[in-house]
This record gives sequence, C-alpha cells and structure tokens, in this order.
Amino acid sequence: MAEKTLNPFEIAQQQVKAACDKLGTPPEVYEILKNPIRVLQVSIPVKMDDGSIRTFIGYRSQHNDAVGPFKGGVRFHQDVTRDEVKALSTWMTFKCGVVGIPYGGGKGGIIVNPYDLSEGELERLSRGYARAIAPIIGEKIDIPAPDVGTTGQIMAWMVDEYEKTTGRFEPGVFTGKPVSYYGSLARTEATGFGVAIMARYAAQKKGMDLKGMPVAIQGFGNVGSYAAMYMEEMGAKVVAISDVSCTLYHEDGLDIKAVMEYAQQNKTKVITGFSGAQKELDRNAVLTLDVDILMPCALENVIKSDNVNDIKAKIVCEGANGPTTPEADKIMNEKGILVIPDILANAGGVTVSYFEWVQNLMRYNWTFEEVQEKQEKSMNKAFDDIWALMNEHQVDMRTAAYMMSIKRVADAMKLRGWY
Ligand SMILES: NC(=O)C1=CN([C@@H]2O[C@H](COP(=O)(O)OP(=O)(O)OC[C@H]3O[C@@H](n4cnc5c(N)ncnc54)[C@H](OP(=O)(O)O)[C@@H]3O)[C@@H](O)[C@H]2O)C=CC1
Ligand SMILES: O=C(O)CCC(=O)C(=O)O
Repeated sequence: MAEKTLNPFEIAQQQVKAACDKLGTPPEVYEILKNPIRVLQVSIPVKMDDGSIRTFIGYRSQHNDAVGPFKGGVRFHQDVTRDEVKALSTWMTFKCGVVGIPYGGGKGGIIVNPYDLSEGELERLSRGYARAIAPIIGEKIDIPAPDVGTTGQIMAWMVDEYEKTTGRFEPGVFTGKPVSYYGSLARTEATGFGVAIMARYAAQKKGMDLKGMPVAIQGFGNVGSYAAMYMEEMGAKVVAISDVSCTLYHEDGLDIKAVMEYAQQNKTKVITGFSGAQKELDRNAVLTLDVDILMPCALENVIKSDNVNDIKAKIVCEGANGPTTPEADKIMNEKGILVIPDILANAGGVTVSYFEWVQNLMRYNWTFEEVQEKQEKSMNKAFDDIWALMNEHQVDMRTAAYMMSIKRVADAMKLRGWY
C-alpha cells in the first residue's frame, strides 16, 4: 500500500519530534525546531540566449542558527519545492550538530533543470540568485554550498556576484568553490569519501570484511561517484551504479574511474552506454540487488514501503538526504538492516565546507591529506558517539543521531535564552 504522505518536510518534522520525545526535551524545543526561522522566496529574471526573459523561482530556507551561521547547499533541480528546501534546511541543522561544527542549518534551491540551460544562461541564473539572496547571507550569517545540480564553478560565480553586490571581499560566503579560487583541497571528494568511510566503519562494527564485498550505489553525481571510487579503493566490489538513465551492473565489479571518465564526456553526464558493464538494468533495479551494502546517493524517498521488502543489503548508508521514508525505515530496523542515517553518512561535505571556511577566514592552505585526516577523525568520533547512544537507549542509529544533535542545539538555545 502506498504511504500516506511523502512530503519531505513532514518527514523531517516527524524525525525531530521522535527524537525530542525520546530525549524528553521541554515542549518549547520542538515548538522552536519544527519550522525554519525564515524562508525567502525569490523570482529571478534571466535573459535567455534567444533574447527572451524567463523567470525562475528560488528559495533559501534558514532553519536554525542557535549554534552558528546557517549552512547548507543550493539545489538546481526541476522538482525543487518550498517544502523540500525546508526539509533539507532542517536536516542541515542536525547534520552540523552531529559532527559538532559551529553552524546551524540552511538550504536553497531553484526550480530548474540546469542541463536545459546554456552555460551563459546558467551563469546569469546563478548570479541572479546570488543577488536575490544577498540581503540574508554572509560569511558570518548564512553560507551556501553545492548540492544537486550545482558545482564549484557556480559557487565561484555566486561569490563574485555577492561581492559585487555588497562591495565586500568575502570569499568564505560560499563553500565548495574550485580549489584555484578559495576552495579547499578534498572538498569535491568529501561527501563521497565520508559515505565510504562510514560504510567501512559500520561493516567493521558488524564484523564484515570489506574485501570483495558487493556494493550497489544509486546516483553517480558528486556523492555517488566518489563514494564508488573510495569503496573500490577500500577493496569492496562495486557491482552496480545508477543514474537517471539506467543501472550498470557487473558481477566482478565495475571499473569506477573508467565510468567516471565516460560520464564526464557527456554534457548530461549520463552513464548509459558504458561498454564495461555486463548488463544495463532499469534505474530502480539498483536498490534491490543482492549486495551487502546499499548506498542511496541521489534524491529523497527512494526507499519506501513498496520496495523496502525487496532490499537485500545488510547495511544501508545514506549518501543522499532523506532517501528513506519513515515506514521503510521502521521495516529495515525490524529486519536488522543497519541504516547509517544521512545526517551522519553524508556529513563529510559540510565538514569539509567548514574546513574550507576556516581556511578562507584565516587565509590558511591545508594539504589534501590534512583535510581528509581531519574529516575522518571527526566523522569516526561522531559515529562512535552515536553508536554508544544507540546502545545505551536501545534506539536505531537515526534516532540516536538526532538525540545527540538535538541536545547540542537545545543546549545552545537554552543558554541564549530562547526558551
Ligand atoms: N554534494 C554534496 O556535497 C552533498 C550532497 N548531498 C546529497 O547527496 C545527494 C546527491 O547529491 P550530489 O551528488 O551532489 O548531486 P549531483 O547533482 O552531483 O548528482 C545527483 C545524481 O543523482 C542521480 N539521480 C537523480 N535522480 C535519480 C533517479 N531517479 N535514479 C537514479 N539516479 C538519480 C543523477 O543522475 P543524472 O546525472 O543522470 O541526472 C546524478 O547522478 C542529494 O541528496 C544531496 O542533497 C549530501 C551532502 C552533501
Ligand atoms: O557543504 C555544505 O555546506 C552543505 C552540503 C549540503 O548541502 C548537505 O550536506 O546536504
């Protein structure tokens, strides 16, 4: 039976409520956390290459800044909605809390398929968005970054436009920038690397050997491709990857670097037609293959009541934000599938965004190894803390992650006198 609601914002609220109840926080805590502090909607006029004007709707949602400036990516996707952006900003607050970085949660988005635009149109849209949200962002206020459909180049355009608009030199106002323009080494790889190290750590906890272990990964963008690359480097066998075009499968493992090169050659970055696969399956097939680890690294609500019983993986490591519905989550927990929740599994991106911001503010330049070492230390600690809390309270890993994080945010709100 289809689930009643798949509204990501309602799901985010349910997750926060469940953890507040488990923690026994005063009712004021959920009352404050149930809605973003501010949601800005903008209409961005863009001069198209044919001379016409098209307007695009964009959002910036600022969920909570008790701990520090709002932080979170900007999504360019045709299915962006106001509620999706609100949900993503809520998840950001607790993701930053999980890894203990001094930020609150924010998120932005524009309703657009970026692949439909020329490079010039994309630049004008990105600059228009930066101008439109300039009054509510800043290096110490709200720091956007890349998400689905956005890139380092887009961040560089946005910094440039923000600086022109405000007249201030503030390279740290956006993170995820190209390395040659105030970016950090290891940021591009960070989210996928984090997903891979969290899966490796979980496998270790379950006494499973990563060598030759079959893995399936949904989504082959920034997160999915690097998660696949690092899983392969760690000795696992990535038998399946997918994107909107198809699932590629090879029982002996796909050559991930070769698929990455292949995808880079297409404007739309699709993987279909790669010659090194044994079979091309339907794009949804990736979720239910016979593997030990499944990594959903695309969009929300892909593991749901109508496919959850077909999932064979023992570990699900959520590279995407919100890939599992509450009902599917409950079923996986009952079946003993270990779900590493998004707010931990994909926290590597924002963690290294924080390192980029620190380097920008302090004019430091850290090496690739230094950044990855700091990232791994921070994420492993978060994993250990959540694992301990999970065992202490006999809850699933997601609830434990929210409990840890909500406590940090609630303490900050209390000390600031918000309740
Ligand atoms: N980038 C980051 O640093 C972070 C991202 N995340 C989350 O990770 C997820 C992926 O983000 P990111 O990799 O940056 O985004 P990208 O835009 O780089 O990639 C998204 C990928 O998902 C694929 N995809 C979209 N719809 C489907 C579908 N129905 N079935 C299979 N694949 C699909 C896309 O395919 P195609 O290219 O063919 O369209 C693409 O491969 C999102 O949930 C994002 O919020 C979380 C933390 C940080
Ligand atoms: O790097 C960042 O600041 C945010 C990344 C992001 O949007 C996310 O973690 O979902």
